[in-house]
Amino acid sequence: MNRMNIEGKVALVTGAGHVKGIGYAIAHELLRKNAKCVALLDINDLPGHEARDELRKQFSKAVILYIHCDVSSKSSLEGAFEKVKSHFGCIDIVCNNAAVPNETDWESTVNVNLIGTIRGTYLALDHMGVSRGGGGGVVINTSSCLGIITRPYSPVYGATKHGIVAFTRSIADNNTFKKNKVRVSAICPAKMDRPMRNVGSTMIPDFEELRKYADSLSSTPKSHITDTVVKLIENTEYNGTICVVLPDDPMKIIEPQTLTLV
Ligand SMILES: NC(=O)C1=CN([C@@H]2O[C@H](COP(=O)(O)OP(=O)(O)OC[C@H]3O[C@@H](n4cnc5c(N)ncnc54)[C@H](O)[C@@H]3O)[C@@H](O)[C@H]2O)C=CC1
Ligand SMILES: CCCCCC(=O)/C=C/C=C\C/C=C\C/C=C\CCCC(=O)O
Repeated sequence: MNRMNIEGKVALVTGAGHVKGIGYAIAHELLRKNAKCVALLDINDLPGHEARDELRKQFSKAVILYIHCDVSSKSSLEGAFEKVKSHFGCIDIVCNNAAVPNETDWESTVNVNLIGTIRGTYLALDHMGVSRGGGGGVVINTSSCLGIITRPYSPVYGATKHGIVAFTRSIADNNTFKKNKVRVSAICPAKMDRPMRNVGSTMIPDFEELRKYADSLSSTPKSHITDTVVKLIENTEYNGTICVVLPDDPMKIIEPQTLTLV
């Protein structure tokens, strides 16, 4: 197996501004594997600064930045990538992880989850692609098990997560690696031990039904997610790989649907 070493690498993680979140857990794991520089991007600055300070305490040799960034804003995301590049000199790993579960203001859910992930992936190609002067790298997009199956309670959230899976597969299949030496894969976590921020009845009209459904499920430990992210980064055979992360199976690879068109 060819390996990419995380040691000495520069990473950017969106939606990483809360110590209890998945983005933070990914950033923490990359630092544990001796990443040299990690940028945490988020819109919530107070917990974002706390997250940065906590990581600085634990990883004193690494350079850790918090950057205020709204992934749904083109200029904000472009500015954050520029800042990371100018500060660290390059970018090697991009994790597009920010998302909201808002079915009421559903346009914001499309803008943050799907458009933010697509733009984050294209910016990663701009900054890391060898055809554009970069050194290659890896993009990991955070989808969800609701990007593979459907449930009636959160149709727009589910649509954005299905969109992330489809986009990730297609872009990886589109000679992206041959042209740019950038691999793109996605993780699809099942229910986590901690719900997303602000998930509740103001965002999800059918929240009580969703809660009942959630209560019937086991929780997935965050360590499953971070282990899978590390494998997708380190093993260079993974590209366009879609992994569901389940409580009893941390890396269930989902093959694409087959349909012969005539
Ligand atoms: N918690 C769960 O049960 C599951 C979560 N996921 C996915 O995992 C990812 C992380 O979720 P969690 O850590 O659980 O939730 P979270 O709500 O703690 O994390 C999302 C982060 O994104 C940030 N964010 C929201 N809008 C943003 C914007 N416009 N620009 C930049 N940052 C923004 C939030 O401030 C927050 O820190 C999300 O993509 C979510 O859809 C997937 C499956 C299960
Ligand atoms: C749409 C809401 C967030 C979905 C998170 C996700 O991507 C996948 C979750 C999979 C199954 C569980 C479904 C929803 C869990 C959401 C909220 C539960 C809140 C109940 C609670 O724990 O208090």
